[in-house]
Amino acid sequence: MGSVMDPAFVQAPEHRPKPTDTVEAVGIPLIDLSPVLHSPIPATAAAAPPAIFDLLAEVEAACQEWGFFQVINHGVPSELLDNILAASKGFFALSVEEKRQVKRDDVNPLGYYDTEHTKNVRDWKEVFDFVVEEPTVFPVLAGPRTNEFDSFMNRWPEYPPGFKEACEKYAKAANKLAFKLLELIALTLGLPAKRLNGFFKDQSSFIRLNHYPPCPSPHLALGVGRHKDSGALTILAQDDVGGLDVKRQSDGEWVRVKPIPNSYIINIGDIIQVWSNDKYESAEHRVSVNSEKERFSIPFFFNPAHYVEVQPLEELIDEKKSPAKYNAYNWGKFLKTRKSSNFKKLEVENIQIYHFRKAV
Ligand SMILES: O=C(O)CCC(=O)C(=O)O
Ligand SMILES: [Fe+2]
Repeated sequence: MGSVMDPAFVQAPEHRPKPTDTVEAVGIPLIDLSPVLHSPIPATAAAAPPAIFDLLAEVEAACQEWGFFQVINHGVPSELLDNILAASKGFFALSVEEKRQVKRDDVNPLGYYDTEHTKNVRDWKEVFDFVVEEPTVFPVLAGPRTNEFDSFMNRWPEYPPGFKEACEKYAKAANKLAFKLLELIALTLGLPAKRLNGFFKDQSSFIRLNHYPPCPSPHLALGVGRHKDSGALTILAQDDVGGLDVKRQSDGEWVRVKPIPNSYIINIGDIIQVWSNDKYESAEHRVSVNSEKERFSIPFFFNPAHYVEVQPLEELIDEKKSPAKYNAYNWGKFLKTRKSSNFKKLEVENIQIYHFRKAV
């Protein structure tokens, strides 16, 4: 009441959440992964038994119509999620001074961070980032001040005890789910199941612990401003508070994603959009905050190796009928450029995949 919001957090009027957005409209598709819970993924769609064939049709429709879906019977043990959530709550409950001991800097983007900007407006959140696999092959990095060997190495806090173990165990289990989804998506593109797996040797995937504190002016700020995820796939766990809004592709309306216990939210990122040559689109989303409750979420950003050149897959390209819509770009350079622009407010727009779209 009467408190003035720091203008760094205030969204332009057209991007502020409206009260009508919070209505839980027709939700994103809910997909039951039990057909592949214990059975292997077939090498090709033609070899799929009926239950898996039906599952592929559901995944394909969800990727085309929404770019977002929720999954159950995903195979990630619930105690691993409970443990990392407890670790996350324990960490964010520390004093700012303690959290800043593992603070991100402009050489190494991993660790604690509380001043991220999305499209040059500050997000109402604090985060902790760690990579799923520390790199053994070092990326070709852009920018003169970069010490390659310091970059992308995990920083672990001393408190709470067991934090690192909880993070690492969860990462392993979520990584298995990521590969399962990647193979299903490859099949829906008419490709062999393992067609995309090679890009993830030396993967640059990272997990983010998000904490959105209660916000005194939830009508002015956002937990995360509107954006598309730039990696291949995102596997998101959220608590029961709710706040993730997805822009529905059919009519451009913001739809709140309903928290479903023991489920994950999956979304297509920009890289799959490019690989699929726009068959699938990465959907815009944002996080609304509220004045009463804090919220926790944990996205797993499934990203290829830094050295991967991202471009439409040759099997999906036909010079005459469906020419490539994007020029190739280097993932490591893209990631590095994006990370440094989210680090602070800039006067220019940050890097986006449409910059690589071919002129028609
Ligand atoms: O917290 C969420 O629900 C989503 C966060 C998100 O979109 C992101 O970190 O990219
Ligand atoms: Fe996101």
